[in-house]
Amino acid sequence: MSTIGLDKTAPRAQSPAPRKADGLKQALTSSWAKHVAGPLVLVIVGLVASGNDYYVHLASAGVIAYILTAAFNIVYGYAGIFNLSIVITYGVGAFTSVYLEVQFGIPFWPSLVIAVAVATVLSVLVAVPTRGLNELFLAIQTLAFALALAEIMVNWHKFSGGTIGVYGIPLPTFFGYQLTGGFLSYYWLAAFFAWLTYELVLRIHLSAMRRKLTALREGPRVLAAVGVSPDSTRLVAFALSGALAGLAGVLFAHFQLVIDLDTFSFTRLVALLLAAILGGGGYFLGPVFGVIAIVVMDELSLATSQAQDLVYGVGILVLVVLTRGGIAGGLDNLVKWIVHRRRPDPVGEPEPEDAESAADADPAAVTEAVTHRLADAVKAVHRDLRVEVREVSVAFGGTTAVNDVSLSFSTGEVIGLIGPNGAGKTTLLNAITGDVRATGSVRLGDDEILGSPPQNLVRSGIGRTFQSPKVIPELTLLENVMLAGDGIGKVGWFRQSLLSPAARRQAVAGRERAMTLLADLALADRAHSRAKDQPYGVLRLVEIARNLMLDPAFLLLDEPGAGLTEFEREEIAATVRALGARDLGVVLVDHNLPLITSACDRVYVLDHGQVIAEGPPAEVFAQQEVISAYLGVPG
Ligand SMILES: Nc1ncnc2c1ncn2[C@@H]1O[C@H](COP(=O)(O)OP(=O)(O)OP(=O)(O)O)[C@@H](O)[C@H]1O
Repeated sequence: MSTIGLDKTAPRAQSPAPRKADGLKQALTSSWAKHVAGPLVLVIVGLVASGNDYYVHLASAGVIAYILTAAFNIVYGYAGIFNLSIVITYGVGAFTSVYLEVQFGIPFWPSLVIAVAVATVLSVLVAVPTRGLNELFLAIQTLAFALALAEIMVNWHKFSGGTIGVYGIPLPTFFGYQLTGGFLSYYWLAAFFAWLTYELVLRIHLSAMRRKLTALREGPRVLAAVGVSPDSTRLVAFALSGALAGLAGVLFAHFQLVIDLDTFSFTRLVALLLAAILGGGGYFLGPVFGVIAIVVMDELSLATSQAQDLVYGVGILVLVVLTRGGIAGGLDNLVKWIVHRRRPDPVGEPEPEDAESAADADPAAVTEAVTHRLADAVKAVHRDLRVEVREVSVAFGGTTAVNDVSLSFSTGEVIGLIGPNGAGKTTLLNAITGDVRATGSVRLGDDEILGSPPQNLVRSGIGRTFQSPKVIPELTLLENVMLAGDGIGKVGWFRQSLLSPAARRQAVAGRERAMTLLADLALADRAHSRAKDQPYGVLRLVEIARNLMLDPAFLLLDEPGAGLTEFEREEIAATVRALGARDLGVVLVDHNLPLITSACDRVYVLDHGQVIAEGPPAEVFAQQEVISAYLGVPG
């Protein structure tokens, strides 16, 4: 953990002097370069393929496969939802557009729009009943859904042509010009949509949506803790991927000109999974690499006497063994390894002299320094609010974890909640924050809040941390803190996905504030390190910084001192005192009595789910009943 008490001026992020190689790297990795790279590659592929029918065919099939793989990458790679029904969403897109054209004479372009809308709605409908399922059950349920829908479609002859399929699909036209599947003109049509898809995925990747989808994958509770509904985010992931899968289906139908249900079967699903996983789930270039890998393996298998299975098998084995996270993940690791070798990571465990000075640090100096810094970080809101907990009970089966508890706390006050293991402290916090079902009443000011979902409580001004820090391991510390700004910001998911000017402004403001908060908690030098590489003490401060982004009136801290060194605990105590001094209401759950004594104005003692004592720490700790509860002996 960084030693935040060692000097009074917060170490702000230091930018090393730029070097020539860094300039080149920055140019190549800038978002401008990324916006240009996609269309450039599509144009080059079109130009290289032109004049050779086979290559044109291959290129068109490749870009359509890219759109489908990108669709799966959003729902699975980014959001971590193993939605196997995507292959039937793809099929529904294809059949709907063809049905509208053949049966009703609706032209290609409006059919395309309607088919994409139908696929989007269908995808959202799949999402609703699969809520709350774990990965395996979700895969089974979505697959069952796909099989059921395929069965309906095969029996709906007019729609799908039954087992024979649909022939004579009309050619799409563009200002009267016919675009025939397999010809260069059709490649440009498919490439145009592939570019739109690439641009959408890139914008998602560069925007708050990536942080939200990653949080949905790695820690949905964190999403709720920053005021975002995990359920809505999940629906958005399904909707976005459903729309793209439907689009790929429409393009595929008009490319093939003949479709049947076998086209959207298990073989297609396996190819899609291979492309998505080999390319690298959750990387925005993953689908590009995945499709290229599949095309190359197909070509190689043709060249090697049709030994397709062997080539596939060996190729997959090599890729999976060598590159966890697929090709994109492998390349990412390679780049990091090269950069790391060139320049040692400035972020790591404390330097020896830091550790030494940490041990010598004077607790009073730590407190003063932390208070000084947090004066900037925490807005003094001077809200005069009170939380009244009345007769709250929580039962798990036969165990009553919290039994008729009544207590209250106000802004500007730091209260401790202590008690032996299993006393019900965490469960009481969970009841207040809507994480468990409880009976009784919790009022915030005049409003009853018991039973409100956690994300609503956050928006009402009650933030919390968790017993084991909940952060998103794959995001950097800065992104973890920014997530809170994304959550409570006014810009909705649609504009965030498109990275609209308002979304950009919100992200810039969020980044600035998050960086200031990290600097004020002396974490600026670690801002760009991934959370998974950071020690506990740092993650606890990141949770606090994330909450401060929300400008809460109350902060409920669940064992912030657990697993920390004495020095780190002193930092936490100073932080908590500083928060109280800035008019926040803090509830501090901890076993560490010195920490409680130094930070709290009042304490409540819980034992067997009931409040057994309340008052200033020194008085309460002297009571025989409290001593007995802690020592486990009768008073
Ligand atoms: N999800 C759950 N399902 C069943 N029982 C639970 C659940 N959560 C907590 N309990 C039980 O409720 C009681 C109170 O647990 P809780 O975690 O709230 O205590 P605590 O005071 O926070 O303990 P500790 O200090 O060890 O964290 C315990 O008996 C625990 O086993």
